Amino acid sequence: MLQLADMRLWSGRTDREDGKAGERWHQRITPLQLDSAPGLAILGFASDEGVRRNKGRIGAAKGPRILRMAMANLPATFDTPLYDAGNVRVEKEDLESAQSLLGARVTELLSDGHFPLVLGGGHEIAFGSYQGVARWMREQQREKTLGIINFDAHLDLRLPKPKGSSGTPFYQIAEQCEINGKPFNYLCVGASDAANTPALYNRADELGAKVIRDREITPWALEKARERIADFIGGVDFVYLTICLDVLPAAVMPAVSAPAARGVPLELLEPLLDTVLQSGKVCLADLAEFNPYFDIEDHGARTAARIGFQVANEVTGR
Ligand SMILES: N=CN[C@@H](CCC(=O)O)C(=O)O
Ligand SMILES: [Mn+2]
Ligand SMILES: [Mn+2]
Repeated sequence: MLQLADMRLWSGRTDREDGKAGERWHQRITPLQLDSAPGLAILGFASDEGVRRNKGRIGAAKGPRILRMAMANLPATFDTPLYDAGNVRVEKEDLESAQSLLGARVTELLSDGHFPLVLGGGHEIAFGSYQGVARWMREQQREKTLGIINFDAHLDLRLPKPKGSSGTPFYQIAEQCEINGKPFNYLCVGASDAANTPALYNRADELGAKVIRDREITPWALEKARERIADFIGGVDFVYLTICLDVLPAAVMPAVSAPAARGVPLELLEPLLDTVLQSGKVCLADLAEFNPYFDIEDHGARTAARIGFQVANEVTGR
């Protein structure tokens, strides 16, 4: 179901003595209206169902709420309008209907000229986000190609048997691409050999997915990784950026179902995200798997908010 924006979440520190330059997101954000001018639209996907089906640690349904609270105090560094577009919430165990509804909302936002920043929820968010961007492209960008860049310790290419979950979204997307005669352009950045079985790597090969492993992302190989990402982006017209927060080391991102022992450190993740965001091709971004139950003194929430801040600044061309 759809939930209206709860603007009470957007509260925080106010520094009136500093005027406009001292404002924060909670002072700028407004509820999205039908006639709102194009802007950055935050949409939540409150879902535990994908992680539950994937035998993980549930709690991500509270992610959109806690992430908004963590983002409320971010400095308002851009003039682009900032909106809260409310939530899509999974009811009972009907994940498929919620993913379809998320897709419909994403298509509407893109068609109205907004940049959707979608906050999960488990990584089953990706199959909803994708449905939205794919429909928008069918309707308005017919000849254009889409690339999916997933920053993730996991390939998320599990078979949806018996049903889709947080571990299956990119396999489900590959199936949709096949049905619609579209190429499956998928790059996973940060995959861990300790967290993906050979079966999953074999599936990635079969599907023509590109993978940059966590161990390939070091200070001395950063430029190489940036080049590989730039090459991938060079081959597509639009990018759907999805960030599974468990790509970060467990010490900075404990607030996920499956924390990463090694992960991609934040100081290396940020320049890689810049490579993607500064391409100018990103039309949609989401943050997946944030689970506040496992956070430690808001460390994970603050890190996720910082990544949201980076995305917002780059896509608004600050
Ligand atoms: N979306 C993440 N999925 C991981 C979870 C791994 C785990 O729970 O250990 C996966 O399916 O591989
Ligand atoms: Mn993951
Ligand atoms: Mn994932």
